[in-house]
Amino acid sequence: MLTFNFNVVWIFGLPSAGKSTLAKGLQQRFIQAEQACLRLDGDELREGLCRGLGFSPAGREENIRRAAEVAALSAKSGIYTVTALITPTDSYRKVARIILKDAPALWVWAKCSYDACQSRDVKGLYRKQREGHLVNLTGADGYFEEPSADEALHIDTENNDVSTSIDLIWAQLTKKHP
Ligand SMILES: Nc1ncnc2c1ncn2[C@@H]1O[C@H](COP(=O)(O)OS(=O)(=O)O)[C@@H](OP(=O)(O)O)[C@H]1O
Ligand SMILES: Nc1ncnc2c1ncn2[C@@H]1O[C@H](COP(=O)(O)OP(=O)(O)O)[C@@H](O)[C@H]1O
Repeated sequence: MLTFNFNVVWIFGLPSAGKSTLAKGLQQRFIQAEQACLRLDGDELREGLCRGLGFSPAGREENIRRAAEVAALSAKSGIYTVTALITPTDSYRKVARIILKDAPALWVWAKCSYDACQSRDVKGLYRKQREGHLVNLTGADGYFEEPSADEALHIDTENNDVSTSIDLIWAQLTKKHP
């Protein structure tokens, strides 16, 4: 039987970097391993639990705080959690880390350049920002602070395909320690 080194996988990165794709793929892996897995996606949280919070610093912090609190409760119940939230700066990541102090978390940066994210533009947000219909878009006119290799596993979603990226994360999750 597989054993897991972490209760929470916190995937963060720019819009269109691949967070949701990786989170869905990892959730499938957990299901295949007969483990329940909660997936918390910023887009979905913002339709319900985090509705109306917006993208100001206070709005983002509260959004991330709520997601971390849910992940911590989930871990307490023995359920794995995979998140997909931009979590743009170290200070927001610190908020989540403090809340998750009793829930071992694997921090994963979906690493994709601004140019590649902009050309993917899965939801058309970069185009909207360029046309002046959206402000404070992370990666464009909103700040993203890149994590060091000590802070997070760097998964290059620009140069790897989806299944390779998921394999790399899964390998960290299930790696056996001597
Ligand atoms: N201004 C601005 N900046 C960033 N993102 C924006 C913005 N406006 C809307 N969206 C949409 O919201 C999704 C990101 O929400 P998150 O909850 O992950 O953001 S955060 O962690 O609170 O910063 C994000 O989803 P992803 O593209 O999947 O990252 C967008 O669809
Ligand atoms: N290695 C990869 N990991 C994740 N997504 C990738 C990768 N390579 C290409 N993609 C594509 O990039 C897009 C990322 O979209 P999405 O997962 O919605 O991003 P985000 O949630 O970060 O906004 C998808 O169309 C996905 O198929």
